[in-house]
Amino acid sequence: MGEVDPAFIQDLEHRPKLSITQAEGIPLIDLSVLNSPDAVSDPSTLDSLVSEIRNACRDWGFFQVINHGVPLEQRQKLEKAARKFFAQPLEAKLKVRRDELQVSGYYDTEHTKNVRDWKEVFDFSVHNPTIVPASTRPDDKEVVEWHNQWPEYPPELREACEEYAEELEKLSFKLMELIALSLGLPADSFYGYFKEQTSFIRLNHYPPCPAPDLALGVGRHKDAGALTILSQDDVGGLEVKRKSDGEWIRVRPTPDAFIINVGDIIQVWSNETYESVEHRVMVNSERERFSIPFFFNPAHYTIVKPLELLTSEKDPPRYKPYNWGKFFVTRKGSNFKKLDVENIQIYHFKISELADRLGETLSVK
Ligand SMILES: O=C(O)CCC(=O)C(=O)O
Ligand SMILES: [Fe+2]
Repeated sequence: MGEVDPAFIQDLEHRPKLSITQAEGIPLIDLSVLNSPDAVSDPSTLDSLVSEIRNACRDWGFFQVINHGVPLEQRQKLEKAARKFFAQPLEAKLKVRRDELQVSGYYDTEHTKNVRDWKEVFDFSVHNPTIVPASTRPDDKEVVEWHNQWPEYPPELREACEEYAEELEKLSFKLMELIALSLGLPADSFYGYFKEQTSFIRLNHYPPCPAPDLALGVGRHKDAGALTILSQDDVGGLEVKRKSDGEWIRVRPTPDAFIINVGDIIQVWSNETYESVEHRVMVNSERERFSIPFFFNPAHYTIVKPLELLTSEKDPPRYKPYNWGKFFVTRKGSNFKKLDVENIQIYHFKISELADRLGETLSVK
């Protein structure tokens, strides 16, 4: 990436502080009880785990998990393959380039809030093919299939990705069960939404940056899906906006842990009992960094709205229903369009605050 192009430069107010607030950090939750036979025969052993999840989702929107059941070898295999892929010359990576029609593959010009991110990525869908709406037009019912594309090198990348996806999908369902229980719902409440999921995985590579005080690896944003499960290496750089005071807090890398965050969809489903929290990634001038987020997303036809069991006359729905597939393809497409338009966001569907904004055109009447 070389010299710092002005496209990467953050506005003053969004530039990172190079001194780090690590504080006591986000909660660390041990999931080992899920793998013990007692948890099945005696659900009360789950109770304290469920309340840890509830507190973490409510107070932070972020937590780390250990003893999660995903084999370390699987993760290391993928990390190694990802390093080999990104170490290739740009021409080789561009052979599996992403574009408006082919959304899986390599990409190095992602923008967050219209500022370019200091990173390169490789995306693939968890279910191949993935079915999505053919267009962003609300009245168009046509669907298309997204197919993954795989590079020739390294040859083991495809298998590593597919095996990892399978493991992470299992973990996502377990976490959604815990989140359902933490909201007072039956454990399997969310299962139905994810049968034909639109989940995808991103391999992120953040090269060293000569101006870590001006640019960001990923600018401040919230994740649009239901849940994100992130694997980060030992370099560090992820920062979370602390709900209590709006301070940016660095998430300390913990060996073999995953970082979990509540996405916008859980915010809507839970009618804001849990909130999707803003985060960003700092880069540094010495060490490259790798991370792998798994974005757990429902089927394209899912109409996202506050769950009836979590709303009442006293606490009425705070969002209008919206179609996830249309939202998702609008987001995916926006990276290839004009840079001065605002991305679609859930607040466009917020009741009483939305009026005639962009969301109005996509909401389900
Ligand atoms: O690399 C990271 O630590 C986080 C990346 C992220 O937030 C994202 O890709 O949505
Ligand atoms: Fe994110």
